[in-house]
Amino acid sequence: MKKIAIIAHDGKKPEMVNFINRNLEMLKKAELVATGTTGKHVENTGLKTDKKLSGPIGGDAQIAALAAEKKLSMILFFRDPLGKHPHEPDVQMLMRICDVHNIPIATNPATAQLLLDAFFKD
Ligand SMILES: O=C(CO)COP(=O)(O)O
Repeated sequence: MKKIAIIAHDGKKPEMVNFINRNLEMLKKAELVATGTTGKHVENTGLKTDKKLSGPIGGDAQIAALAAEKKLSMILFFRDPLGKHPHEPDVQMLMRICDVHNIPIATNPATAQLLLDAFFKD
């Protein structure tokens, strides 16, 4: 089964919830893991998710560890490029780890849609 990590900065959580609701059927076929607060929003859509710590206290780092262990099929990261984030070093680290291990990571909804469609086309 495909394991998908979902992360959304606060400013992008409404967009993330809309995305999930539009893609519920595909996402039901995946195992989901999310940073803490994102995970609560994901669960409000009816999907189950493994909730890690909240991003600013280590959640992004936990998702990065899964990526480094090649336990993720992809990461859907709804980043807010206009917000300030105290844990920006963790965000950079997560993206770097994805590049080191060649893990697909979408950082906006358009790319997230392309990734999901590609993964579930069969
Ligand atoms: O901070 C985040 C991403 O960098 C997301 O964390 P939360 O899902 O806990 O809000």
